[in-house]
Amino acid sequence: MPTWTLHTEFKFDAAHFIEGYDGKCGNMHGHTYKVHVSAKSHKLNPSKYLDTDDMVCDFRELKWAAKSPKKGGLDHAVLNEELTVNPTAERIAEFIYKETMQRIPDGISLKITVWETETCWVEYTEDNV
Ligand SMILES: Nc1nc2c(c(=O)[nH]1)N=C([C@H](O)[C@H](O)COP(=O)(O)OP(=O)(O)OP(=O)(O)O)CN2
Ligand SMILES: [Zn+2]
Repeated sequence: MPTWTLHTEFKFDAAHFIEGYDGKCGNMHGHTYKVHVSAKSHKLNPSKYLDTDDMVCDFRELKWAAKSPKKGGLDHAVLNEELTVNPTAERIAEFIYKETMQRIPDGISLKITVWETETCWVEYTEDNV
């Protein structure tokens, strides 16, 4: 079966605190988050900018979170204000997954990896793993 997997990475800076955390992470602080997105599909699709079936999805639709909050992204955001849940790395990855799924065609398997620091990261998918 033909299979294409897109990969893209981007970074954004954001502030957060973990509500209820008994330790320093309960105080407002910042991270430069790195995000890796993989998008796998067995078919190609048209996109917002291309009418023909030649893309899994537009790379641009995978990188929305790198924009400022005014443009719908997370760069220089306070994550406690953007997410309705406690902004742990786990929840941020889930949030990016769900928001990205709304921007891309059906039938794409997505995996989101979020690095909170160089040595700590989390993967999120809703596929059977
Ligand atoms: N499973 C998770 N554990 C922790 C999360 C998280 O989102 N998911 N988040 C934090 C804090 O946000 C914290 O900022 C990260 O702290 P830490 O890994 O300790 O990073 P430091 O660079 O500050 O590391 P030091 O070893 O303390 O210098 C915590 N845990
Ligand atoms: Zn933190």
